[in-house]
Amino acid sequence: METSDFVIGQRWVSHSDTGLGLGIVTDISGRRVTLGFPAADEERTYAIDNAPLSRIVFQIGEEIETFGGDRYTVRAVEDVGGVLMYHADDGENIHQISEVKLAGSVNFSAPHQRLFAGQFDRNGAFRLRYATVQHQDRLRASPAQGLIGARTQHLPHQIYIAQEVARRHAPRVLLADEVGLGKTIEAGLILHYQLHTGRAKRALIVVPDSLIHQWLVEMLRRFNLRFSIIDQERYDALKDDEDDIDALVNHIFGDENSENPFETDQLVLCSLDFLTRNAGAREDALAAGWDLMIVDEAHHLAWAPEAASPEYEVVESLSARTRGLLLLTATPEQVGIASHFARLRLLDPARFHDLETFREEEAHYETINQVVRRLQQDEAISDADREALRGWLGQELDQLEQESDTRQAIIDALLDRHGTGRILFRNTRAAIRGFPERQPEPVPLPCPELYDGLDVGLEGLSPEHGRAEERWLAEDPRVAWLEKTLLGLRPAKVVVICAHAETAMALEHYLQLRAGIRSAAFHEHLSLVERDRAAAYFSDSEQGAQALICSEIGSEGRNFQFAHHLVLFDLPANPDLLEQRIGRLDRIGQTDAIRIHIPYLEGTSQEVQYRWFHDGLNAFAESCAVGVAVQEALQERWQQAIDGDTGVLDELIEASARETARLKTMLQNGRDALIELNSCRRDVAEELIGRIEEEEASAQVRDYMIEAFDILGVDVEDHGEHSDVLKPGEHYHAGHVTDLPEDGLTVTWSREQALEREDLAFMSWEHPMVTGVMDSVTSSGLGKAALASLSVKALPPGTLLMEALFTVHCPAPESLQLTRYLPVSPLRLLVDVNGKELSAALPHDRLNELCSNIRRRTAQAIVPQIRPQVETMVDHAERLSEPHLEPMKEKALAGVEAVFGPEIRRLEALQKVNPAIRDEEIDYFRNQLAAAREAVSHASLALEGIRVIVTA
Ligand SMILES: Nc1ncnc2c1ncn2[C@@H]1O[C@H](COP(=O)(O)OP(=O)(O)OP(=O)(O)O)[C@@H](O)[C@H]1O
Repeated sequence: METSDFVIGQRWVSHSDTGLGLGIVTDISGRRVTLGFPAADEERTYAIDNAPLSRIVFQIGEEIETFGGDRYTVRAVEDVGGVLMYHADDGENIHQISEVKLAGSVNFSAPHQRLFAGQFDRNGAFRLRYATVQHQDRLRASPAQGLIGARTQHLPHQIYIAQEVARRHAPRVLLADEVGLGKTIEAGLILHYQLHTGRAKRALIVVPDSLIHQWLVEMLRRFNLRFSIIDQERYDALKDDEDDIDALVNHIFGDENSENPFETDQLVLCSLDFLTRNAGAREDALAAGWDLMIVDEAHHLAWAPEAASPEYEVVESLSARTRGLLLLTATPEQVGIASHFARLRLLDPARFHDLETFREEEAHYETINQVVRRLQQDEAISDADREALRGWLGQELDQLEQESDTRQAIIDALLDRHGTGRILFRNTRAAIRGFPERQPEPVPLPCPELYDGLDVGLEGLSPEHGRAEERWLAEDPRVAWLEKTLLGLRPAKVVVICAHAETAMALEHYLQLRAGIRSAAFHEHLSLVERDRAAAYFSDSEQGAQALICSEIGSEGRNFQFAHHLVLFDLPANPDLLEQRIGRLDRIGQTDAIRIHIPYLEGTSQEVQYRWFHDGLNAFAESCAVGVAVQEALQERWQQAIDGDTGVLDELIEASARETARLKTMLQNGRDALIELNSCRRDVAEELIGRIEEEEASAQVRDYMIEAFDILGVDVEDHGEHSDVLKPGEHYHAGHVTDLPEDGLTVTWSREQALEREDLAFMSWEHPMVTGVMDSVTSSGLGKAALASLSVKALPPGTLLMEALFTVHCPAPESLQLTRYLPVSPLRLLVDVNGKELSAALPHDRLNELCSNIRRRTAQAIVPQIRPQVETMVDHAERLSEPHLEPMKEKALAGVEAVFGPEIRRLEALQKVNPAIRDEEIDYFRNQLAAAREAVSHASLALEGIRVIVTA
């Protein structure tokens, strides 16, 4: 190195100690040079002849940072008396920045710059970088993307809904599967997909109080999504915190509106009740802004043309400001068709503006459905049918008739284009099959004197309500029967449900204290923590409670499928509430027949209700979706019977049975059948499940992570089949591997095992630790530059080769998230100093086998000597890469067109016949396509990594 190389003010790095950062020449005297290293607050003096220093020159297009923290992009470099002046741009203007002003810490982005600055890694880090880019590219293009990471069984009806809805821009749908078929899981899959692919960032889940914890746990254990609960206490605490410090800061900086507890996290869970009661919280939730909102048990959102409920109004205001909306309810018509319509109106106010029109449309589906059925069953299509089809499909019919599977093509088109199919999904037990039997066991009991005069009407359904506790506990025969039954069933777990919290509390006290039966109460007067404690106590298989005594509201939506006995201590008036009750046990995961014990008091409205449910609706043994409609149709007679006019009972039951059968057939033929067909297209679901399983079956994720752990200092201990224990090792890089507890983490790589063993973390390509490692490898400098040695007879010692990895860079606003549509495989080149391209002769994997590491000290000595050759090879690689750009751009463009083109055409065609398609949805895709085309036209190849190979 020449003395003249050094000038005061120049920036150099020490490649023997890269941790010092970017040094600045402060003194040159005799044969010695002194540098200050501001980042390390050190000064060092070197002999000029053998100083381990490399001159740092930022290249055009690279980012520089000043010691004030400002960032610029280099546009030109000028040498002013040996000190560099960067002409750099801050996005608006060009500034002149002397290298003297550069920050003391430095992270070079160009791989060769890193190499020259001594910021190079071992061979394995380059391998990891290469593998990361390739996996990311493959995964982005995979149809399984976004659906791999959930700890769930692959159930076709859920996977179908997830892929159908999740890919939409700002999905707005009603998930209305029957009770216990997994709507929470469907919503979770959609949310996970949207977050994973960057379609959504902020999500709000609104649920009844009693389900807060269950949602929190389900989102975390099944999807690794960590939600923050905002309840009154936390809300007040966050507001209080803000009052002290932030308010002052906000005041000083004039930001009066930033004290919003809903903005403290991206994923927030809160209760509908809390938002309804607290106007301030509601305002804050509204102001915070969300990409996706999920509302569970949406049947609580009652609405009538003359007045909406406060709950409805809360969700309405939030939904108007939130792009995506998922409403969940198993019983969409629980409070009548008007509320059902109103929920659809929340999803799409433009489309569902008039209740009467909606009623008429509903009637029209039956005709469509009959034609669909005939098409499905390969029956002959009459001229009238053809006429009808032409009416619905117009000229497209001719086109569809050219398809190889004409009937299916017509069915698909009809399903797509008509009715609520696109925004309403409903799967039924009948369609899914495989659910265990429900066995009703009625227990008639004599009505005690105590209830004289209270035994009819709605009051008669729960006559104990409001009576002196001591008395009814002693005299109501249901109590003694319950005690005896629980003792007889011991140790089997039993869920007991009654209408009122007070009844539940009294029963629980009685059973616990007087009968010595381990039990817990579960109702709306308990705090959330108490409720969760009760549920946990009940679910504990060894030490837990035998009986859980629940009130109606308390138990809604809860998972108790590990129990096989249900006691209906009383019966609800509404058939949907009965279905909700049975649904606590009749859920996915229930393994045995469910025994439904129904004690009722003879000669009271309880008996009427029992007989009506059992003989009129058959609602105990089978899920009855039409119960509410039957009740509405026969309201008067039902009320008469409940009020004690037993003369009408037989007639009511007969009429109810007839009406149930009629409505079931109508639904079968009409709207529901269409919705059902649209809610799960098995072939599509099964193909996708096949792809997901293929992705999972390959051992690639484990191989990849084991290599990553090796480089990132995580120790891996074998823990039996499919399972390992991960622990921070000696050289643990906490920055790259997040969330690894100090005492380790036991993981499984198998979905089956993950489903059985909830204590193991399920590692998939979409586990946050895996995505975190991949993101951190690509966004950091790890493996960008590496040095390796190679020993092959064919090449003389001292020969240099360079393996270069290029990726396509598209300058596009982050918000467009274009990378997910631009899966372009990275380009690999292998060059020698003469510019010969050898990648075919020595593929990456082969090179990995042949290469070995060079000791760091030796490498540091070699780098300055080979710098000119490396620069030449970088030039060669860049020149050789140029011809690849156009074909890569074409491929990217084809990829983008393949994603958006058909989607836009499909939506455009659909919109002509189905007003459920919003303009905004199509515009979103059109804008994405235009932006993607624009971005691709400016795409360039960027050197992502180099491995310099020295033959030995
Ligand atoms: N794919 C799946 N893999 C594993 N477990 C599942 C799956 N789908 C659902 N479950 C389990 O089945 C039960 C019912 O699911 P979930 O709570 O999502 O149903 P739901 O339709 O929301 O019920 P409800 O109508 O009562 O609100 C839960 O315990 C859930 O964890």
